[in-house]
Formats: sequence, C-alpha cells, structure tokens
Amino acid sequence: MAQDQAKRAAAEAALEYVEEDAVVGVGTGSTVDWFIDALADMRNRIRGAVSSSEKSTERLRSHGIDVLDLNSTGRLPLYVDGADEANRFLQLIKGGGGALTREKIVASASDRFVCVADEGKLVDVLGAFPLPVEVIPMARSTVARELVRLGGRPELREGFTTDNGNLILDVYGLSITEPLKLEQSLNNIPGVVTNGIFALRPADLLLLGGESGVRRLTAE
Ligand SMILES: O=C[C@H](O)[C@H](O)[C@H](O)COP(=O)(O)O
Repeated sequence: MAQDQAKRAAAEAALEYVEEDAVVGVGTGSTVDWFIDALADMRNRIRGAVSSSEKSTERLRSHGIDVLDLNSTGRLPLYVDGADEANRFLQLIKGGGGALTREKIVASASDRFVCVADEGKLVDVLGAFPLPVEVIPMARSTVARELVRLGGRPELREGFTTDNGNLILDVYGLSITEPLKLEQSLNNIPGVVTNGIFALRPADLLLLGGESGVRRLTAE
C-alpha cells in the first residue's frame, strides 16, 4: 500500500539522526514500527532505547534492542515518533494508538524530536482527527462534560485501557486554531492525565514520506 511505503520511507530516513552509542527515544505506532525494524540493524552501535509503550517495548526486544528505564538514562539526544496530524509549526495531534502519555514524557525528555509520517498527516488546522485525551477512570464523566463545554464531542474509546490503566476520550468537532492554549486548558481539567496536543513540546523536524520521496520540514 502506498501509504505504508510512505511511512516506511519517512521512518527509515530518521535513522540518519541516530548517533553512535546513544540511547534512542522510541515512539509508538505503525510508522515507528518501521523505524524499530530499521534500528535493529544498528543495535550493536547504540546503547539501547527508551520506549513509549508496551507495544514498542515488545518489538524493540524482539530485535534484541535493550529497553532502558528513563529514570536511569537522563535526557535523550533523540526521540523518533509518528503523529496523527501535524501542522506547519510542527505542532501535532498524537494518541491514535493511545500511547500519548508516555510519548509526551519521552518527547519532553529529549533534545531533538524527529516526527515521521506520511504526507497525508500534514494539515492546515489541527482537529479533523479526533483529539485523544487520557483520563483517570473515575473522572470520565466530569472530564467529558468539561470537554463539551469547550465545544468538543467526546466519545469513550470502547474496550480500550491505556498502558497506565486509564481511559481515552476521543474528542470530535474541535477546530484547534490555538493549539498551545488548548493544550494548557485541557491540562488544567482535574482527571485529565494527558491530552494529545503536542504544542508545548512540538517536533523539531518533520520527515514526510510521499510520492516524490521524503520531505524535511522544520517549523515556520
Ligand atoms: O498513540 C499513538 C501514537 O501517537 C502514534 O504515533 C500515532 O497514532 C501515529 O500512528 P501511525 O504511525 O500508526 O499513523
């Protein structure tokens, strides 16, 4: 499938940012899966990886890549992750796979965030993709009411529990014209663990796979 090849091309292009002997921050999702597979060829030249999900941990280990605890590594030189949407300021929506909380933690602990995606993910305004919000189970209804007050239509992601034992509300109908402001407002709702807007810590570089190869975008 063309989209799959675009994801793969972007993911493999991120390899050039991996430094010898480094610990690499690794995101989650189908695009990152390609990155992990490519990283396997470098496993003897890196110290290991910090993973953002149980799913990525499993894949890293299956390739013989050491998975390290962020508490023991300190800051990381590089974080590679996908996105559900990206704008030209490299602000993102993430969390389609429900891994947003650990992803945001590892991204914030990294000096450089390289985002890998197919070019269909680039949008003018974030929000066509429903915004994932991770919530503490007992706060599901109170958070949902607050999200409605903010103009969204939250829907519980049925049958899904995050790696942290929480729930995801996917919020439809938001046109996110001020991502920084909305990210901060959502962070202030009691019971919200993390929201999927990555604007306080946007990507530093966006590698977009498409028909004509991989485009490299930095923030405008
Ligand atoms: O929770 C999942 C992550 O934020 C993913 O990075 C995001 O959903 C993009 O996934 P994919 O590479 O499969 O399109």
